[in-house]
Formats: sequence, C-alpha cells, structure tokens
Amino acid sequence: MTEDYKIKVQNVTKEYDLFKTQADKLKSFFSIKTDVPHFWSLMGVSFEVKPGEALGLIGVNGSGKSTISNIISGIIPQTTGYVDVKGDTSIVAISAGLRKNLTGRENIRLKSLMQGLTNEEIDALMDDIVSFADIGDFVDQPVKSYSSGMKSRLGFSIAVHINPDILIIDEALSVGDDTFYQKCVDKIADFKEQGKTIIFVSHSLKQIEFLCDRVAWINYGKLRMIGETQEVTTKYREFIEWFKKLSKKDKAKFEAEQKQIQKDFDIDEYQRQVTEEEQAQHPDDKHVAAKVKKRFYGSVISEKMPKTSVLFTWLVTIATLFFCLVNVSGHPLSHIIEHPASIVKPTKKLVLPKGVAKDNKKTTKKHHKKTDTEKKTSSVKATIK
Ligand SMILES: Nc1ncnc2c1ncn2[C@@H]1O[C@H](COP(=O)(O)OP(=O)(O)OP(=O)(O)O)[C@@H](O)[C@H]1O
Repeated sequence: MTEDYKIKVQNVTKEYDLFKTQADKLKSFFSIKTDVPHFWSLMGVSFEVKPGEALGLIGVNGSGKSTISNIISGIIPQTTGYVDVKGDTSIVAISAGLRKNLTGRENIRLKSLMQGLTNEEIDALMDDIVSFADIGDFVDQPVKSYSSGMKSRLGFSIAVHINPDILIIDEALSVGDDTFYQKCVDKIADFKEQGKTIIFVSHSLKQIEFLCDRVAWINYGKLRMIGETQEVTTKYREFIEWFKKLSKKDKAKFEAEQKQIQKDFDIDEYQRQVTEEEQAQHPDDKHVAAKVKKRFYGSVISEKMPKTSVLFTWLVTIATLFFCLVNVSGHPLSHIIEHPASIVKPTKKLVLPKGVAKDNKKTTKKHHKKTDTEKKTSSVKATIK
C-alpha cells in the first residue's frame, strides 16, 4: 500500500452489543459482565482511497457498507483499527445528520456551521442550496415532515455546496426522482473533475459502473474484493446470480451461517492472526506485535468505561454511601472507625420537615388523649369492682 492516500482504513472492526434491556446497557457501560449477544458488523476491513478517486462500495443488505461510511465520516467510532482521513468529509445519506425538529433552512445553517463555514459564507450559499434542493416551501418546514426523497435532496444539496474534500454518498440517489438523479450525477461528475475524493455506496451497479473508478465489495462484514470497477461488479453479479438460484431454504441457511460467523468473531484471535501474518512478512522486526496492538487500539475511543474509570466510579459511589450513613447515624467519624457496627445504630433524632412534625404532634396528642380516656375507664372499672 502506498502512502499516497486520502482515506486509509486498516483492520477496522465494529462490534454491536445486542442489548435486550436498558439494565443490560447500563451494566455493559460499567463493564459489568452480561450475557448480551455480540454482533460484529465489520470483522477487519482494510483499504485505501486515493486522492481524486471515486470508490464504490457494494454488497448485499446488512453487509456493513453504511457502517464503514459512517466510521470514515466520524459519525460512529470503530471498535478497533486505524482510520486516517485527510480532509473534510461530508456524508450524504438519507437524512444523515439532519435534525428532524429543525426546518430545512435551519438544517442548512447548522450543517454548514458544523463544517466550519461562517454565517456570512452560509448567507452567500443559502439561495444556491435551497434552489438545488428544489423542495419549495418545505424548506421552512421541520424536516420531520419531509418524504425520504426530500430529505435526500436537502442532504445532497447541503453536502455538495459546502465543498468538502471528500464526499460520501450513501444510497442517497436511490430515493430521488430521475430529474434530481441527473442533477446529482452531473454534480458528482463536477466533483470528480475538481479532483475530489468520493465514496459512493449503492445497490445500483449501473450507477456504480458509471461513477466509480474502483469498487470495494463488502460481504457480511469482510472485504471480499477490491479492484477495477468492471472486474468487481462482474464477480458481484455472479455472486448475486448464484444466490438467486438457491432455494428459499438454502438462502436462509446461507444467511444464518454468515450472521453466526459475525456473532462468533473473536477479536483477540483476529489480532493474533494479523500479528502472525505481519511477523512472517517482517521476520526481523521485534516490534510487530506492539505495532499491531497500537494499530488495533491506539486510536480508538472505547464506548465502554475503561477499567480504571470503573474502579474509580465504584470507589466514589462506596465513599459517598459511607459518608451518607455516617451522617445519618449521628456518630462522629472517629467513633465509627473504632466501632464500625455503630454505623447502623443511629443516635440522632430524625429532624422532620415542619408540616410533617405538626401532623406528627397531632397524632401523638390524639394518642395521649386516647390513653387518658383509657386510664379513666380503667379507674371507673376499678371503682365499680
Ligand atoms: N446500532 C446497531 N445495533 C446493532 N446492529 C447494527 C446496528 N447498526 C447496524 N447494525 C448491523 O450491522 C450490519 C451492517 O449494517 P449496515 O447498515 O452497515 O449494512 P449495509 O451494508 O449498509 O446495509 P444496506 O444495504 O441494507 O443499507 C447489519 O447486520 C446491521 O443489522
């Protein structure tokens, strides 16, 4: 692999925990072991995109195309692996990055500000973005009222007008009508002429063949093939034809097997495998294992709490609980240190809020009256006797 790249992904994986309850989610955050099943959406994907290249991403539903696009765009983090993107990216997926409660115009401003444009620059671009999106009065309505085609139009228009170095288009053209599609294709062609880098995700092999210089075929979380467009699309078509000829039962069996492989994926085993392969290529390098480890974990931000933070959180929680108990018990700290059992034997009277105290007095008085009556009754009873 040459160093002359715009995007580089190396040994990228993405794991999802398939939580069933909120409690499982919380436990996992605190690194408490749960029996939640795991699913590896990506199982070690590596490729590079050269400057000015249009790379197509193809693969059947659920193969991991959007996952890798979102990782490259910085929308979601990878679980392991190295990702290097040289330049600003702008992703166009159906409704990606659009806030549904904001109007189209507000979304234009927000997304542009997030890309680093100033308010003056946005004002200058606003009319062009609105006119390209061509969604009429809806531009002043909240995005939640848009059809998927309208969201795609708005998203595409914003993305191409903010002039990113890298444009990632994820299935955005599949929902537009023919006129809009042609406008988008022309705009993408303009981008290519300007030497910009494009990642184009689509199920339409025709669109891919028309727009892309190279294609990566992602297959159930793995990179199955990358190369010249025609070569890869031909192999992919053969695969689709083979799959279509399977019986319904065999199709289901094949898909279940692939998903099972994604559930059973072992990240440590994969790391060992990569280390062994690289050690074989560089037998004299004593630092291969450390380099692979750094590549796997060096640039990732864990979605789970690191062990030290978990320990710290537990310590703070226990300390807080302890001091609360000391306070409630009413004993001085030194006394509790000498007699730990006294922490559960409070000395202080409970100080109740005013209203509660009054109510309590009334109840106690009533209680006393009752007791006096009882006393009188018993003395009368005694006199009669
Ligand atoms: N948040 C999530 N939690 C659990 N699994 C997820 C999550 N997001 C994606 N996945 C799973 O990861 C796999 C890859 O999904 P992804 O959306 O990347 O596929 P895709 O190739 O873009 O599919 P499509 O062509 O249908 O858009 C799928 O099996 C999907 O169910």
